[in-house]
Amino acid sequence: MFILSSPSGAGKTTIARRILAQDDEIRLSVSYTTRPIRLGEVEGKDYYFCDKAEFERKVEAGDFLEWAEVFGHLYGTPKAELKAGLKSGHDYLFDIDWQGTQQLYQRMEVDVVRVFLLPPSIGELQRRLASRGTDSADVVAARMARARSEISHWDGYDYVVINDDIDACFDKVTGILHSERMRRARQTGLVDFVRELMR
Ligand SMILES: Nc1nc2c(ncn2[C@@H]2O[C@H](COP(=O)(O)OP(=O)(O)O)[C@@H](O)[C@H]2O)c(=O)[nH]1
Ligand SMILES: Nc1ncnc2c1ncn2[C@@H]1O[C@H](COP(=O)(O)OP(=O)(O)O)[C@@H](O)[C@H]1O
Repeated sequence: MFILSSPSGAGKTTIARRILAQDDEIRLSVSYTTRPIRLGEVEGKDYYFCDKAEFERKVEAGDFLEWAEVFGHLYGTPKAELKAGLKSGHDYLFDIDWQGTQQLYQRMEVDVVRVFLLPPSIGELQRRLASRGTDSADVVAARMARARSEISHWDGYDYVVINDDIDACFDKVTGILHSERMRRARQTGLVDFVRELMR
């Protein structure tokens, strides 16, 4: 479970999309959200968009592994597909906030890798949010107002990467992913392989 978090606009969706396009072994954990769909987003690919009543029914039914309120909207990680996918050996990429990260870490510590992206400066963060062109001026202002409190959670992560140059950031994040896959405990079948070598 490879978690990417950042203050809004620092670039986690951009990095996540690149990883998913280039790495066949990792899938996106597609969240449910009550936030309105943005131009360019695809239902079922970026998010499952639903209303508050449906989201609350899912909470009641225990369908989420974790959920949280962010910017006045509800976001949650659905359980069913994820559990089956993890069991069959797939890696999952999570674009979730610090609240969700804490919940997943508390439940599944050894299977979780936490990466936090930072913008090179507050000015650049503002430029990126405005240039993305998906949010109104009010929404951009609200996201900027939350940026400092989101950044304050940087120390709850295993890795911190500054997203200045996008290619350099992508290389660093994929380097983390590849290294974490090589951890002895994560290499399934290694014990039998080594046993065979030593026979
Ligand atoms: N806890 C939690 N946070 C989520 C989930 N899905 C998305 N988020 C976070 O909600 C925040 C807002 O996401 P979004 O509206 O897509 O805007 P973004 O900040 O521009 O990516 C981001 O910090 C996401 O990482 C989820 O399932 N659970
Ligand atoms: N390293 C970078 N340099 C310049 N622009 C970037 C960089 N990374 C992301 N962006 C741009 O900044 C905006 C916000 O990025 P996005 O991935 O949507 O952020 P987040 O998912 O963290 O809210 C997008 O328009 C994206 O193209």
